[in-house]
Amino acid sequence: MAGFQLRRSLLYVPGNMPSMLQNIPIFQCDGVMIDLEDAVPLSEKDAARSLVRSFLQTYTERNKEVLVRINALDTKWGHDDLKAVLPALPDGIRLPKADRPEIVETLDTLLTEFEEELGLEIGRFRILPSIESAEGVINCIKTARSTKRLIGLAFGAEDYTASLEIERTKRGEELFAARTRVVWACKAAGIQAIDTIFSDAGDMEGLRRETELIKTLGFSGKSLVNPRQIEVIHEVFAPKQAEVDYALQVVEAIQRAREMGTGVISLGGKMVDAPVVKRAVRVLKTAQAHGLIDIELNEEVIYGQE
Ligand SMILES: CC(C)(COP(=O)(O)OP(=O)(O)OC[C@H]1O[C@@H](n2cnc3c(N)ncnc32)[C@H](O)[C@@H]1OP(=O)(O)O)[C@@H](O)C(=O)NCCC(=O)NCCSC(=O)C[C@@](O)(CC(=O)O)C(=O)O
Ligand SMILES: [Mg+2]
Repeated sequence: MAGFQLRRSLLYVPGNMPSMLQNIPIFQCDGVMIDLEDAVPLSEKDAARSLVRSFLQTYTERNKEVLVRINALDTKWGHDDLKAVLPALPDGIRLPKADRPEIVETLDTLLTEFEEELGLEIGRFRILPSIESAEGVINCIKTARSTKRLIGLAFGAEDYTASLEIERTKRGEELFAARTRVVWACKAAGIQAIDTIFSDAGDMEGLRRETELIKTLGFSGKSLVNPRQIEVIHEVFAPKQAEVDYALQVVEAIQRAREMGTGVISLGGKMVDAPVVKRAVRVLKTAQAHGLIDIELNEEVIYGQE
């Protein structure tokens, strides 16, 4: 968890829309995913690829993480997408339809070849695979361990519900099992879990409810379709002052407990022990990443390993 990167908000920007691309530097999201896949009509695939390459070449003062969503590698566009955009140095590739770990491994090999050709450090380009089918969900535990390049796994509910031949609802009961499995896969592999888009860009309350839910499940952030969604996501993911205050009290209490020669202590009647401390440290690190506090967190002391 040390030095973890915030990925609360990853905004899709259609790769065929110059007016949208040009605003990327001013968006306040943690990252963008410039899309060459489903947002781009078939007739514009070639033009979009060139446009994205030119945009990346001019966007030299990068102020957020930049991924490009390529077309799947088994389509006629996927390889050309890589060839066009990698020399313009995105941070990584969002890989759609990662149904099996072998699909990610193939991309891993291709990225290594490009890095060698471009004289770049091996591993420079990261991968964020999309888990967006029944097969993808079944295999995601292995996919999460398929290469060291992984930022995390991203869930894609639109394609997932299509693959299940069901409708997507705003309540999301139909997504619960898949979301949970994606989070397990990511946590076990030590990578981030990124939730799917909320497609109704006009429903901020619905977006807030869904974001609260997926935060509770363990996701680190969401894919977004509209810049207006960024603020709500950041509000939900920001630790609340009461959580930060309680976390500080927990850390203080456990240190008092250790001085007393015990690993467990009562704080306002509630038990504080090792897992409670772990969660408190996570809250404090998140608060630090949000710039809400500035304290020195000596984990060896907190965990009693000095
Ligand atoms: C949703 C909507 C149509 C709403 O239109 P609206 O007209 O109501 O938008 P407005 O709010 O009125 O726009 C106000 C101003 O913001 C500008 N603006 C809007 N959106 C912007 C943006 N994204 N980037 C930069 N600029 C933007 C706009 O140009 C305007 O600028 P200006 O004219 O200057 O004022 C629009 O946002 C949009 O097209 N979004 C991108 C859709 C997209 O990329 N889909 C593919 C990725 S999902 C997928 O594939 C499924 C998945 O794979 C996903 C998974 O992985 O989870 C799965 O399977 O689940
Ligand atoms: Mg999709």
